[in-house]
Amino acid sequence: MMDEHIYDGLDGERGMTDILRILHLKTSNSGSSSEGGRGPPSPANKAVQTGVELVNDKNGIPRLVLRNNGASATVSLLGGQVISWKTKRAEELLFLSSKAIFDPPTAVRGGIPICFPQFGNSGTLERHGFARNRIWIIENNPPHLAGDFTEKVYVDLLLKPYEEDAKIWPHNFEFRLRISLAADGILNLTSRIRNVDSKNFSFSIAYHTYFSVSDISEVRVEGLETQYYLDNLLQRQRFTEQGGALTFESEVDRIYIDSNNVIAVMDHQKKRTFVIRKDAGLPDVVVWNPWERKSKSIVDLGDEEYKQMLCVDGAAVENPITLKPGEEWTGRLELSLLQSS
Ligand SMILES: O=P(O)(O)OC[C@H]1O[C@@H](O)[C@H](O)[C@@H](O)[C@@H]1O
Repeated sequence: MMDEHIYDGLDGERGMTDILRILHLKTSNSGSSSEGGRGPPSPANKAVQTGVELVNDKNGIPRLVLRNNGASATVSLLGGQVISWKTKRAEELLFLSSKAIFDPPTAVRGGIPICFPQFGNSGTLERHGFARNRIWIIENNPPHLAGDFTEKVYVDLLLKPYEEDAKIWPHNFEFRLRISLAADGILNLTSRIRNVDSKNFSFSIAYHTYFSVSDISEVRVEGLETQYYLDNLLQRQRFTEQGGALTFESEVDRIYIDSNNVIAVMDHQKKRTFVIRKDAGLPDVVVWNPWERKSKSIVDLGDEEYKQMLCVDGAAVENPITLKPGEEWTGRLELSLLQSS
């Protein structure tokens, strides 16, 4: 069960300052520090439901650690963001910048930030929208979600608009995110976005997944051959991908439109392949690597770290999703790993 002691009162209607103040107040009343950081003392680790443990980061922001059969995933309530995913062999599969900042409203560089309700700079909001730098809450009893979760460890998160969001994006929504980890280590993210407003709204969304790779020069992406893409580096001009796998030797920033639903990221040096499966709710794929020059301008990314990361996002960005009052959209992403010996 969720920890009522820590989460009662976090109803998603408050401003960020209020929520952080409550979190800090409650966590500092709850026990002694376990990480010794500059934030308030962390409570002793707590089991919140089967296979899920609640811990605090050094700034007092709660994290959930999911464990299943030797695999694990860590989710920060800052951004509702998966920041670690490991297989039974305890290898880290997601890139997290050594300079990542866990201090809202900065978004965390790495893991799987959720870009919502805007992708990139294509609207009036800050880049990639506000969901990635808000504190989400744990939801105890979400509306029923179809699918087989009996063998899985999972957690349900919820984001509702903060007061300040309503000023810049005046639409009332409920964003539910289920993160599940199967016994074979497969990680699943299912988003449900509901219009609880009295008028239509439209949004874009991306699971901005930073894969950890040995060396970007050794990586190939398969599944995008012959697909259309918009090149963000060339004023979003439209191109067609050539026949071979996508490889990397300079900055890449593309949106593949209506792409295949199965994409493979092959890392020859590590002898492993990430398999990305997305459903019809996520028609597009974004591929991004900042390469050397841009990396140097990104304060929360090490100068050389572009070599160890590749973003491949399941997304719905080219044609925004429009919801009428009462309607709900669903988008599911599944990540798995194939390892050769
Ligand atoms: O630095 P941010 O806001 O996390 O964005 C990183 C990148 O995210 C990518 O998805 C975009 O296509 C890029 O244009 C952008 O630079």
